[in-house]
Amino acid sequence: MANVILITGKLHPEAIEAFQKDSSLELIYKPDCKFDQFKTDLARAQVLVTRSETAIDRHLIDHAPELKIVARAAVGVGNIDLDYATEKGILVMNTPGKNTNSAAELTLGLILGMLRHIPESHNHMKQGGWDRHRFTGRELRGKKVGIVGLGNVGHRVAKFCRGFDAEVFAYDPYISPAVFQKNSVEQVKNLQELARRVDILTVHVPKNKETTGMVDGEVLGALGPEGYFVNAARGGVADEQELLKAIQEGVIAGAALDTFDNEPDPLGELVRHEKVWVSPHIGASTLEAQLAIGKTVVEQVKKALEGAVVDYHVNLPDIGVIDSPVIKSYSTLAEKLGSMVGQIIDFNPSHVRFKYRGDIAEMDNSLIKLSFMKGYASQVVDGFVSFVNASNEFDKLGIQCDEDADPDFSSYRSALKVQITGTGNQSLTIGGVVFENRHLRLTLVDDFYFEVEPRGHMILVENEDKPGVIGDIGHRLAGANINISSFNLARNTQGGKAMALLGIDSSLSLPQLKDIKAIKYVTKVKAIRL
Ligand SMILES: NC(=O)C1=CN([C@@H]2O[C@H](COP(=O)(O)OP(=O)(O)OC[C@H]3O[C@@H](n4cnc5c(N)ncnc54)[C@H](O)[C@@H]3O)[C@@H](O)[C@H]2O)C=CC1
Ligand SMILES: O=C(O)CCC(=O)C(=O)O
Repeated sequence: MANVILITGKLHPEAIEAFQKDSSLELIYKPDCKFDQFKTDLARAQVLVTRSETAIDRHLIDHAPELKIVARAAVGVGNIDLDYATEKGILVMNTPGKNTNSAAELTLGLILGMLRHIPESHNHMKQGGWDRHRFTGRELRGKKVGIVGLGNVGHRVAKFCRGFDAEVFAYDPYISPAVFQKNSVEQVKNLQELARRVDILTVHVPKNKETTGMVDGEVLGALGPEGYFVNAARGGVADEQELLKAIQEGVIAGAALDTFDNEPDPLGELVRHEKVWVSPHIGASTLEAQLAIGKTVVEQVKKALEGAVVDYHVNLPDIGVIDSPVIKSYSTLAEKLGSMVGQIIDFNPSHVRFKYRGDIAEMDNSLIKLSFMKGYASQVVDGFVSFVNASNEFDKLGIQCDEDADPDFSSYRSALKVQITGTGNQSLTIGGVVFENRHLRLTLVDDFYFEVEPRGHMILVENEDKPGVIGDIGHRLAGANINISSFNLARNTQGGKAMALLGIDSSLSLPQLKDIKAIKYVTKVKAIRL
């Protein structure tokens, strides 16, 4: 069945076309609609693509029972309830860097427009005027510009300002002094001090608990009556009431704003003030940025739907190497092993030990571990489990994990072994290897050795090692019209215990499973679907 993709923000036509062409998707395109206008579609959607118009809050998520992926066709994720999305296993991703230049150019546009009164002179002339003295402005050359947040956009604004021969200062407590040096920017240790030293203060930080209202009356006071404030990052980084007051009282000279606290219905008095220059959140609205964003969204959504780890995830746990084919193939194996454990285990695990051997022992194994957790939790937890919430679900099950690495292992280039233990002396060990990064093999269940491809419908049978058991299994499956595709047998000691792993072409019903369990000497039967 096709996945439903609901798009509630305006996307570049190439992206829409790419989604339309994909027969595995049912596209619903409702740009700039209000919640009630897409609520019914949302109930069916597996994927939601948004821009700034849609707040992904608890209310929206509760109306989206099928939702697996949220793609934010932008950078800022402040309007997404990330904790709740994570709890629900919904993958959130964004498109960092794709609109950086556009946002930085708009910032310069706002600064120049404000310093040279370009919007007013434009309007004046459109109304038939020709007053060449009314619009005398200020140069950017020689001014001191203070950047708050020297990230993607901040960097670029710094570069452009230097191109105008302005002096550039920045405050960003999260980056190293080397970054300031590399960008020829003087580092200032706090915001108040930055505001005091510069003529133009421009913010380029995300909106979060720490940055909300960080530009307050005191900071604006430090900027002073000749100073200008610019915000093309997020409304609310500056306290808008205090900003309005500072402008009305001449505490600062003016402000240029692309982003507002209450979009699309910003504070009217602020917008209308003659010392405030505004644009309706158009920092990313260029053909170039939207094309780059559109392409990224299409690639990332497809990757996510294939179950791969996307490049710009926002709420996945820390995952190291994801481009290594070895790690990817062992992660696929680990997910299958986890799923198998979830289907065959007879006790509640309290502890899982991951043993990485050979080459993978020296690599970042975080994705392998997470994949096992996802495979296991998907079998035992009610509700959707993804890479996003697998680790949380494992925690909720009260399972402790540890890892050990044996790089000197030499039987295979790499191998994965997972030991699961319960509170008593119950335990289950499972292991596998991958050949040529493609061929997955299950090699170990407890002390039984195999070389089995873990896929499709399988049956695990454990029995006493006595003659006739295999024949009986084959006979009963034939009676149920179930075709056997592979049969792998292992035993620990002669006359001891034996285990068979059968590949079958269709699923086994409960009565058919019971029928095999009833075979003499059979001690355990499990149906597995991988
Ligand atoms: N107007 C528009 O249409 C657009 C707005 N944006 C917004 O611009 C802002 C910056 O975007 P990017 O540069 O891409 O993000 P980024 O993540 O690359 O950079 C943000 C920087 O802010 C710094 N930072 C975080 N907290 C800070 C604090 N308390 N004090 C000082 N610095 C702090 C970080 O260390 C980082 O260097 C975001 O809010 C983004 O949503 C981005 C693109 C378009
Ligand atoms: O254009 C948009 O939808 C929002 C752009 C933006 O503010 C961002 O990328 O953070």
